[in-house]
Amino acid sequence: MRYQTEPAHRHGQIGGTAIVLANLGTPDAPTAAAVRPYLKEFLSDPRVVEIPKAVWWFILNGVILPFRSKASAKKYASIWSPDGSPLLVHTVRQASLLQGSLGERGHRVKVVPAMRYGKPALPAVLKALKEEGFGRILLLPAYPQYSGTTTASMWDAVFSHYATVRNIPELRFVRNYHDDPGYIEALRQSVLRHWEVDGRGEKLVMSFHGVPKRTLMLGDPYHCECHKTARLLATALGLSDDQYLVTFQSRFGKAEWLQPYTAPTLQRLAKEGVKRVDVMCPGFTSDCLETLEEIDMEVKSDFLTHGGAEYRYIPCLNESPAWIAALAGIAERHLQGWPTQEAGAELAHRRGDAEIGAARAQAMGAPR
Ligand SMILES: C=CC1=C(C)c2cc3[nH]c(cc4nc(cc5[nH]c(cc1n2)c(C)c5CCC(=O)O)C(CCC(=O)O)=C4C)c(C)c3C=C
Ligand SMILES: [Fe+2]
Ligand SMILES: [Fe+2]
Repeated sequence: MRYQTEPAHRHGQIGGTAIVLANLGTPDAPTAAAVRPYLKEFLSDPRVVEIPKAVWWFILNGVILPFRSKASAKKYASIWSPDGSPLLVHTVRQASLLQGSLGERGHRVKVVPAMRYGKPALPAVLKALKEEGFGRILLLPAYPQYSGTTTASMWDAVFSHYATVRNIPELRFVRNYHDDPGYIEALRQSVLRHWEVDGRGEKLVMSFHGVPKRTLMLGDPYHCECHKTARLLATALGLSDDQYLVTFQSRFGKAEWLQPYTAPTLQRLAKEGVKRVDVMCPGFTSDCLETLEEIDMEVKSDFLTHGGAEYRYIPCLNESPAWIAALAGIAERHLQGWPTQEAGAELAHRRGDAEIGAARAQAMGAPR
């Protein structure tokens, strides 16, 4: 059948509102066997790798997967926590804290974590929400900066899931929040806390995940949004232009990516005599492989072996109260008009649905 079987219609229930806190995804285990299918799903996404399908199939299956699965698994093993992949652990906790914070603000919503690649898979999460009867869904990406490679890819997955559904819930999408005052304030507080505890470096390096430079030339706003986040944070911290740098990390493949690259920039700083740096990753809202291994291990050791003396990594926002409050503020803005708060409005909605349910039952010849 072209469309999935609809769950039994429940009279008198339109269902509530759910927020899907969606992140990139991560393997199930730090082993080559688990990393391989995750990388395959990730790197087969045409939003992520824009090379003609047939050509890419040979490169991916013949070269990348056999080698990278093993190499990446080793890296994952170095950051794996007792509870699992840090990215998943943080996203699960954030979802639960966000639901609590919205509850304190009077919103009756369910918040669930989901992943674009790996598990909990976005389509499975959307399907479960439908079975539980949720009639309104807000998609909240864990990415503050919009990029076709991440945000739009998540939307693709949502659209293609609902292309198989007859009765689609009401949907809303958060596009970005790179300049949200709550997000910038959470970042500011995390830097200030770090300076208070560990002292202050000569430079603050803000390292964002890179994307191919070509995507910028073709109209992806990601680069500008990263720079805007950095500028707003620097202003909030009172930093002058020579006190901070914006760099791009995690280059993948041979093509040019957004510059300047993080690792060579830190090597240069060390060679130029900068002794002490603070490094943060404002585009990642949860610590993960790219921050814990690449930034806090690899790039750190680069800086130190090139003459640097102190390299301090500032953790991601993770479960910081200011970040959870910011997320609640962002969600609240996008929930406007949905009856999450007023008991009366919710009841009216349900009453309306009960009437529809009764009429439908009658039309289908069922006893009322
Ligand atoms: C924060 C935004 C991200 C953008 C933009 C992004 C683009 C992008 N990534 C790759 C390739 C890889 N990324 C990998 C891991 C990874 N990437 C992000 C975020 C963004 N990626 C996160 C949060 C993570 C960590 C996941 C985790 O499990 O902790 C990986 C896998 C790891 C590895 O093998 O190195 C790849 C590959 C491309 C090609 C791309 C843009 C085109
Ligand atoms: Fe990535
Ligand atoms: Fe730009």
